[in-house]
Amino acid sequence: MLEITGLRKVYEGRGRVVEALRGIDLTVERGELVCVVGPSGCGKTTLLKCVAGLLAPTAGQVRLAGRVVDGPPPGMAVVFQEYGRSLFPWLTVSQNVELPLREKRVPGPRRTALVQQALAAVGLADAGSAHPWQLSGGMQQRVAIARAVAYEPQVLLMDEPFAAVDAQTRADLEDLLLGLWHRLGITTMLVTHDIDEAVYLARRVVVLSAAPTVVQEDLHVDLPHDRDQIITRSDPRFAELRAHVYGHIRAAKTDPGRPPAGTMKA
Ligand SMILES: Nc1ncnc2c1ncn2[C@@H]1O[C@H](COP(=O)(O)OP(=O)(O)OP(=O)(O)O)[C@@H](O)[C@H]1O
Repeated sequence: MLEITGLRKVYEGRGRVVEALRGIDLTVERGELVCVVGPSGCGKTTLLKCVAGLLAPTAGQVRLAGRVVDGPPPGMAVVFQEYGRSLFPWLTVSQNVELPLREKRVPGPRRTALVQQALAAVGLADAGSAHPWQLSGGMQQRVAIARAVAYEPQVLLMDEPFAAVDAQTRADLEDLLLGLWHRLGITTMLVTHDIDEAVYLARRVVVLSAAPTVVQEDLHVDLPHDRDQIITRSDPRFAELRAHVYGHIRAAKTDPGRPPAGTMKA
């Protein structure tokens, strides 16, 4: 579904040149849920923006279902961390969810059905007539997720989507995402700085190196398919996987290119 080949991104401006990505090669299969982690500033957001067609790569390319991405493609939805800035305060919750469907020229009755289904799926069936500023942070992020889901994307990209909410809401939103993913099978790529969250959610965790950034590790998460906040997180294998990813990130920070010592067999 997604093929990223030789992706390089260099920011240039005002005498400062930053090579955010050196060369990323990564394939995401249809229906996969992949989490991307890496040291702070390694280029996770840059990678996601290139995949979303919001930034042009300096070299290399991204393909969505075989087509080169050279601008925001119709089959993609993005959820950012800053829910407060991603919703229009003057529109109701329903209108916010409906907006991309209007742009996609979905007929009226179908739009109404999609909005209702998506709001029900995120537990906000009764909040359609409210304005975003009348909702809690966690509820606003649910609206952003509903908007993405209603759009029926081929690929869902998420950049630290749960970073700005409290721990309990975060766990609820993680499980909400897993439930939607199980039901709808949307190909999902999620960037997070939270290693535990990555291992909990993903079927694959991709670890980026520190700059100059490449894929340092591509780890299959062999935990049981159905995840549970208590059972999964207390599984000894969860601890092993988390330690393995943590080891890679620590090694990347101290000595890029050197594999970590003393971690498990993956
Ligand atoms: N618009 C920009 N102009 C210049 N440099 C930029 C720009 N955006 C990002 N960078 C630089 O590119 C590098 C990667 O930034 P990016 O935000 O992609 O990393 P990240 O892994 O998402 O960071 P974090 O973990 O802190 O969220 C950093 O050195 C950053 O300073």
